[in-house]
Amino acid sequence: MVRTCNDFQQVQPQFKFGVLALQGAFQEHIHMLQNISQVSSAIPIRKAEQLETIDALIIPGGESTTMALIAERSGLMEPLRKFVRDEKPTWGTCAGMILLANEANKVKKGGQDLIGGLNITVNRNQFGSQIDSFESLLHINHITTSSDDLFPAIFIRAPIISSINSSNVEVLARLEHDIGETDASSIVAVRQGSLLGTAFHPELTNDDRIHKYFVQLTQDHYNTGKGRNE
Ligand SMILES: NC(=O)CC[C@H](N)C(=O)O
Repeated sequence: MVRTCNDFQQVQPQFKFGVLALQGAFQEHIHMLQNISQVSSAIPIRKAEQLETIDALIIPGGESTTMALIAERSGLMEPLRKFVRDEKPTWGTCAGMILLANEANKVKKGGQDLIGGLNITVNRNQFGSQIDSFESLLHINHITTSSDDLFPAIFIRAPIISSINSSNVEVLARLEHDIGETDASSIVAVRQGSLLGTAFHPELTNDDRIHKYFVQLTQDHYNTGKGRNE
């Protein structure tokens, strides 16, 4: 039988998403994902075996030191590193982005366990205690198209990306204004292949454009022939 374009549109793949649910703002991500059409399921991830059942993962905001500690104790740290090494789409928001970074500054004494994968250096708690949290409108590559549809980014004890350490890392967003001592144009969102990092919390807004972008990245990733969970 000859298949038409329409036939192919009808067999859109459905993807299984996981959100690391050890600590932090995981439920909000799950809700947002559940409302996106290509997402067949969005489940909380607490055990290594569950990672084998999903196509893509979000590591939420929270406290990166606590999350790393619980991940280590639950035997999840190494499986998480493998998930990222296997190039499965992974998005870290805030603390999640810190965990996905290859290097982090201002870490607590004795260092901090990271999952790694994103070839960036992050500064934890960049904005200090004086500016604990704030909201800022951002231009985001591939997501916003004009000054009328900027993304409302919520920063909570957020990191920034202090350096990009590979030409494979694309800068998606920078601060538009100085915030305290932190200069405008500091990098706050990046992409490296199917890894995504945002210093802010899109799951705490009503704007699901970055979630949809991540779902699209996942779809593009598996459309290039990478094996997925049926
Ligand atoms: N909102 C957040 O995820 C805060 C991140 C936190 N300051 C950390 O270092 O892990």
